[in-house]
Amino acid sequence: MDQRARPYRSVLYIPGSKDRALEKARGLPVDAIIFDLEDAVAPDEKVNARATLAAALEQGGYGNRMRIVRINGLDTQWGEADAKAAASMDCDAVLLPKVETTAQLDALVALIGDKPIWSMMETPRGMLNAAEIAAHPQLSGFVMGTNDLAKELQTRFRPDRLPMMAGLGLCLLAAKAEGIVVVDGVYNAFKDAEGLKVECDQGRDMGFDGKTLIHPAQVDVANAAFAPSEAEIDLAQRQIAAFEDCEASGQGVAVVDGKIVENLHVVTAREILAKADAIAALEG
Ligand SMILES: CC(C)(COP(=O)(O)OP(=O)(O)OC[C@H]1O[C@@H](n2cnc3c(N)ncnc32)[C@H](O)[C@@H]1OP(=O)(O)O)[C@@H](O)C(=O)NCCC(=O)NCCSC(=O)C[C@H](O)C(=O)O
Ligand SMILES: [Mg+2]
Repeated sequence: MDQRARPYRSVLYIPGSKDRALEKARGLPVDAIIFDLEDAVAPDEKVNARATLAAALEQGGYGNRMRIVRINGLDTQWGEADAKAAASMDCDAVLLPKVETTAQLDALVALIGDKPIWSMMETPRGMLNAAEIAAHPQLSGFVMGTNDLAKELQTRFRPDRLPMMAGLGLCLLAAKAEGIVVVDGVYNAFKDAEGLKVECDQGRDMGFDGKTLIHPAQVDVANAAFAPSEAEIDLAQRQIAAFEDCEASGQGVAVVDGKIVENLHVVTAREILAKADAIAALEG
């Protein structure tokens, strides 16, 4: 699949130590999986989790899903061995937690070679350096770590996420400027589908490509929220058709449903249709 068109509506964390969850994910309709060696794995299980995960990836069965391995930080006792192990795992990218500088990404590259890298954005310093981090030549995506961010900011969790908006916004700007993927943080209350939908809709409106998830029950909500709706697809088709008619008659502006449609709106309309096609291709 063309990496630029790949959907990232649902990005599920799976503890690398849990055989049952590693098996379950083979049948879940997620766009991407983060196989976790960091916070979802207890210290006593970290070394075994590396081998468990390598075996699960070697066995395969994850289909078209993007497979990302999150290692422990390189300043921890597990990080370097995780990175070396991940370099030879059958995965698509390696995700480094708590990235604050491009030097940390260079250190990862020195250990794993040319595999694509992703960056967890979850500290104030990381967010202040987001523009430089996003521009790293081997970086393909940002994952927001809103639990760590809340801890660092000493904020309370609020449904509107107001205390996080500056950090989320800086990372969105940096990711969009560099054309890399940017995926929103997790919603901890995994049995609260209504609250998850509100947060997914907010993330979608802000421009995130998708949401990180912690439980299979969250997948359908995220897939629906980050996919173009039937109404959006219908509007995009009508905007393109109306603009082409206008162009043919020598005019530069069309009107659809009482709103102007110019060249730039047609670009957005084509992106919506391309995303719908990419989702259909992934699901097919
Ligand atoms: C939260 C959980 C501990 C709940 O697990 P459990 O009690 O097993 O839930 P259920 O009994 O409801 O599970 C039903 C079935 O689904 C499987 N399952 C559960 N979770 C997952 C999963 N994440 N991926 C795949 N499959 C999963 C169970 O095995 C059951 O299967 P079956 O027996 O066949 O019915 C658990 O969901 C969990 O551990 N979730 C992941 C937590 C995690 O990854 N945390 C770290 C990431 S969050 C983070 O760190 C973000 C960032 O860094 C930040 O700072 O914000
Ligand atoms: Mg974190």
